[in-house]
Amino acid sequence: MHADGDESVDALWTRCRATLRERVGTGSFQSWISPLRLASIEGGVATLTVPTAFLGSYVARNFQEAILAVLDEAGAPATRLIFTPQGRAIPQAATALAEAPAPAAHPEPAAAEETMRLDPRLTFDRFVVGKSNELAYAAARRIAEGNAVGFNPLFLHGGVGLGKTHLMQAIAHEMRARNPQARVLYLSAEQFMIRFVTALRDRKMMDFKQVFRAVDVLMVDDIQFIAGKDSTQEEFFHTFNALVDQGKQIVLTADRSPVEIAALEERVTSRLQSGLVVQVNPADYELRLGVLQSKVAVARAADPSLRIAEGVLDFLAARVTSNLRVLEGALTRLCAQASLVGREITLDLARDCLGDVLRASDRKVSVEEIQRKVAEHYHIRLADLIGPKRLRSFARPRQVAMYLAKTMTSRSLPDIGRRFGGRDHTTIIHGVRKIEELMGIDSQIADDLDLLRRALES
Ligand SMILES: Nc1ncnc2c1ncn2[C@@H]1O[C@H](COP(=O)(O)OP(=O)(O)OP(=O)(O)O)[C@@H](O)[C@H]1O
Repeated sequence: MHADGDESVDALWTRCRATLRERVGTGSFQSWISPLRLASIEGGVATLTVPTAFLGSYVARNFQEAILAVLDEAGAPATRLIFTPQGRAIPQAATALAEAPAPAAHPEPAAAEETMRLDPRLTFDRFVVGKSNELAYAAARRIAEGNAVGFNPLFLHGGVGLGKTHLMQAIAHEMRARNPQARVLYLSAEQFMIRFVTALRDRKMMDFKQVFRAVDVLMVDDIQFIAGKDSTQEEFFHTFNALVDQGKQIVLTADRSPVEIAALEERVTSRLQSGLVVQVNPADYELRLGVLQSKVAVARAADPSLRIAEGVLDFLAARVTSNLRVLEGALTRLCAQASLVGREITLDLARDCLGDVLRASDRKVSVEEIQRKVAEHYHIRLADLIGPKRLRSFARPRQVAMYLAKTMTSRSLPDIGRRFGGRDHTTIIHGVRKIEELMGIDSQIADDLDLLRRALES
């Protein structure tokens, strides 16, 4: 039974598809089964064409049994499925680009350059390694060295100002230095969306696909931005699959792990998780001090008259703990002030000049404090907020408290779960997502959150 010129295979597959849709559900069907086409069924082997090898391997892992059962019921039993990639969405264009010998002969490098705008300071040389970022650093280094790394994508996640962008840009610098011909495309998820929307508007989707599918390394910063943006997510998913199928490396960053990003389609989440997921943790004292020393060395190279009294860097490293961007900003401010007045940077000058930063850093919110404030705000007992009762009047405040704990502290999900009566981390994720969802549609919740946040920060 062959597809070419044989209507019966198509008819058979149409029947099977209808049953499969019922069995696997519409969402999974649309994502995974709908792109398949039955090419032939012979000698107990059913051959299905798939748009990408990834899709084939995912279907083989997750839906093989269901497909074999449905074929059997439809009167065409098979014992084995074979998936053959049908070719990519734009195989000709992508291949031509990838093989073009002279970069100037096609439009891709210019477009990539335009998006790159790398910060020359964000190199590996200037990245200080500590316990909290050593795994992320090692993975980034491996990719930058250009050897096969065995994980794709590299997904870096962590709070703000912890060095994720720095590492990504360092990969780009290093790869360009090692191989100026390498097509390394670095952009934020927002830029990805803007370029996608512009291409749609200007009917230049082929150009868009050519640019993105011809790169050697694609790096997208703050990928959580595409959550809830359906068409952008869809396009990103296809770009991702096409690149992985070609063996091209992808590096992504986000402010949280793939499973914690709400409003991402399940197939996208599973794709993001399929490589190496590394958390970049808040910097400890030693790393903070190391970063300060490295920044001072750079500042001294530019201004040899810079003088810093003993103890100032230790003081800053101990007191400014929120993130490395704030720490770096504090040092820059201090250096600017000292150079203006032509003075040495002393502890007194640091205290005077950085009063606001120091006060903000002193203010650390604990999960327990959040729970107390939330219970107070909703007039319920702390025991009910934390306890097992599922009444709406307890459950909603509990979710609000979970959300605040996740967004206002650096505690991990399992840790927060433990502090909420030993709940599992998935319950915390559910609570956080629920509040994120409600925030946009329920002004009362939005007001409550605003009020609580202010109270906790004051
Ligand atoms: N380990 C490090 N060594 C030296 N500088 C660092 C390190 N980590 C962060 N920095 C500096 O801190 C600043 C903030 O880092 P970066 O922008 O990479 O953070 P991020 O994790 O991408 O944050 P966001 O999610 O807000 O974009 C940068 O100036 C960066 O150079």
